[in-house]
Amino acid sequence: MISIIGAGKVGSAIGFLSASASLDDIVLVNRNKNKAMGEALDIVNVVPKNSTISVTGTDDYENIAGSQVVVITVNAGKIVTDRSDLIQYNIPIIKDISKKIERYASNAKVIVITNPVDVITYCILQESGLSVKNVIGMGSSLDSDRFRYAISKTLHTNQSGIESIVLGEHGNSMVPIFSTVKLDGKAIHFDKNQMTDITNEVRNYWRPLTELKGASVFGAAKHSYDIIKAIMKNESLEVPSSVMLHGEYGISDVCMGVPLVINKNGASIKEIDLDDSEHDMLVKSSNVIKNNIKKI
Ligand SMILES: NC(=O)c1ccc[n+]([C@@H]2O[C@H](COP(=O)([O-])OP(=O)(O)OC[C@H]3O[C@@H](n4cnc5c(N)ncnc54)[C@H](O)[C@@H]3O)[C@@H](O)[C@H]2O)c1
Repeated sequence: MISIIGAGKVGSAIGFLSASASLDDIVLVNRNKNKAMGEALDIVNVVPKNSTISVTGTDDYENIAGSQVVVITVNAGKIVTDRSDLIQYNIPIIKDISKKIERYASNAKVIVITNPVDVITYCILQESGLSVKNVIGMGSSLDSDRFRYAISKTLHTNQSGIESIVLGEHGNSMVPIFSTVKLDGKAIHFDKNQMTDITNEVRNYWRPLTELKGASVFGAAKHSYDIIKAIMKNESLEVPSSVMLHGEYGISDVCMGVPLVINKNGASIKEIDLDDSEHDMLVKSSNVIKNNIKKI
């Protein structure tokens, strides 16, 4: 069973993708019960003909009992300057939901989408007492695809064949890792101006999205779905996502995006080689998140 807490734009899109792939029974939880029930009524029509899964909407957390995956997509407040604007609105909600997860679904894998995702992932771990490998914040994999798109435009090529990862905060201090970028398996050299321009574009991708659309929905939902599917189907998905660090990359006591392998047992961290300047930027990014964690 997959429970999605927050049946808003991203939560319902994740429900749509999961139901159309018949991943498992889906429970949508929203503080507004009618909204959850309405989304469920719509989503249930995409369930394939040979599938036995159910799709339900509720405001009652007892219904998440027995979930293999709990997805957090609740939100209150608006991003004005950066994602950390949401701390004051989302932390009280998240503290409450963490207790409910601890009570009803303490063995679930928790996928966090709510922003600021690194801070929220840390908060859920603190408040719920869940195991570190079971709480994963989605953000860096979406940033990595934004990086891929920006590289494709710079190189005047399509996105296919480009390998690219972004690590660190899902926020303004994120670190595009240029040293590992490959096109068709071959390393690519970028000059300083290209790196500056691409980094700015990736870090600020949310701004035109906010102006033109409101926020990411499909990108966020697809990357979340990939993680849910890897857990439900026990695939070994290699993506960067936010987890608690205990000395990996020389960094501790913070959640941030690092390369992971994700399967039915949750997340395990993969350490990759970075050049010195990338490592310095990653440490700086971890300090930005740590300063925001102090606010919770
Ligand atoms: N990590 C990422 O890469 C990424 C990408 C896109 C969006 N996001 C974040 O995902 C979150 C959701 O975005 P959205 O566009 O779907 O927002 P939304 O406003 O459309 O949906 C949020 C839903 O949460 C519900 N809600 C609020 N408090 C609740 C509670 N206590 N219990 C149950 N439901 C509650 C609201 O009623 C609403 O339906 C935001 O924080 C957004 O910034 C993250």
